[in-house]
Amino acid sequence: MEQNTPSSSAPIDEQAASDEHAASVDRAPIDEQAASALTGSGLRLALVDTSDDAAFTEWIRADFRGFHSPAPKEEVLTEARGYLRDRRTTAVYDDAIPSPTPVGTVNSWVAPLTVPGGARVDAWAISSVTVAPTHRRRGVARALLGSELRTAAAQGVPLAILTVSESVIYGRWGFGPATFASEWRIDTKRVRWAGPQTGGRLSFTDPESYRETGYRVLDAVMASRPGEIGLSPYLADRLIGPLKGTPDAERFRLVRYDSADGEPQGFVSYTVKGEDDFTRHKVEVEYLAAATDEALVALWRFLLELDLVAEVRAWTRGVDEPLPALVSDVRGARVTAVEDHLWVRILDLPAALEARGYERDGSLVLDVSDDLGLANGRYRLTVTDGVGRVEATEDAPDVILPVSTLGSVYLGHDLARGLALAGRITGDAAALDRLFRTAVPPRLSTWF
Ligand SMILES: CC(=O)SCCNC(=O)CCNC(=O)[C@H](O)C(C)(C)COP(=O)(O)OP(=O)(O)OC[C@H]1O[C@@H](n2cnc3c(N)ncnc32)[C@H](O)[C@@H]1OP(=O)(O)O
Repeated sequence: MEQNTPSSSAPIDEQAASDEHAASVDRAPIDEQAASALTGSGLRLALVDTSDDAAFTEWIRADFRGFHSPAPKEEVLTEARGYLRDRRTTAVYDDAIPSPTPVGTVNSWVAPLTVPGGARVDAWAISSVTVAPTHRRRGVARALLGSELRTAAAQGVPLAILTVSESVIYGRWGFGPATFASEWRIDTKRVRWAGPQTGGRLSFTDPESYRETGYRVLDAVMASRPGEIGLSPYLADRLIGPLKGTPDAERFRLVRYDSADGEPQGFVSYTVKGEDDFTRHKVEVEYLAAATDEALVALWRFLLELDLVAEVRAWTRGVDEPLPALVSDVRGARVTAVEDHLWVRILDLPAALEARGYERDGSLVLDVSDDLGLANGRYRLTVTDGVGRVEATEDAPDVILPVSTLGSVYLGHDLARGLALAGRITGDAAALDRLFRTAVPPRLSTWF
């Protein structure tokens, strides 16, 4: 469980990726291979100048439309332009149609991804992949994803990451599901608190006055667990309070937890929704941030003991969320779903494997295939005192696997056995598992 205390005073925009890679987001030119593939289909690939409000607004409209979201009002557009300006923003235009709205969108930025051992590795984060329903299944997404991955690799970023709308899309581009998220439904009329007492203070607050503190808490949370990413102000603010246009924004509540000596350690943002029966409200947890075990325990207890509430629902928790141990009746706190969450794509195999730590020593030859030709090859990984060294080799492979499978096991999840059963690892999968698996499973507790 998390034990990092948010003592750092760095503002959130400084705990971002390395300067070198962050600058590459602006510097990298358009990918010519994708541009010419789209030209062949009568379409135009372009980087969007996000300081051009009119062009950026059309891109945002396309993004909202692509996910079937309501058409954004002016205040939503203004807020989104402010938050998303720094991302590398790419559009596909069909100049033969009368509308100026792009028919394809994607954006990307370099985010620090926490890996086993605690290092934070630059990762090319990809979001807002949409193709207009009028232009689907003509290879637009294929061009956009190829463009993103080649650009990231050319800039020396070792990994690409994304969270997905549908789990069937991204395997073909070398991504594998690397973290899983649990969804919870707790019958609070049934369970009694069985966890420890905590000595700190809970209090209501509001997003404006808590924001800076919340950023520090979030940074401690994100640094403490493999699979979490450093959050931009946009991603952090969404967890602390509602953005413009969020349904039920007036229902948001924000409660902070500070240790007995006044150290901020966590918060929970949530909404309470009414039922016909006034004693049976439902709580939806927007985000529970706990930088310490003490905060985790205190905030769960707060939620589970709310009066006039019959049910608490929570999403994107880890697969090792300790709730069952904290309640009197295990069946009153149910996991209602476990889903793939963070998808990882290795771009630079030696850099990615040397960046993470290992819990056991050993040596393994991996033969990796990659349809995009970015990370394929045969490498020996040698781990000594938890530190990995990678070198190209012609030795016989211990395991043969596609790059998507390597992405799946990269953050330490115990997926190797199943992937071997499915034929996606050939050879000594148990040895791969021993070297890559971590005692604590990776987790990503938010969407991006
Ligand atoms: C990181 C993120 O942003 S996740 C969000 C993804 N976006 C969405 O879910 C929004 C709604 N959907 C869309 O906008 C589009 O359908 C997209 C972006 C998913 C796909 O765009 P398209 O341009 O139609 O995809 P494209 O024609 O390039 O297809 C490439 C391949 O992916 C497959 N594919 C594309 N979308 C899907 C899907 N939803 N389900 C299964 N397969 C799919 C295609 O069949 C094709 O397969 P092939 O390699 O075997 O030929």
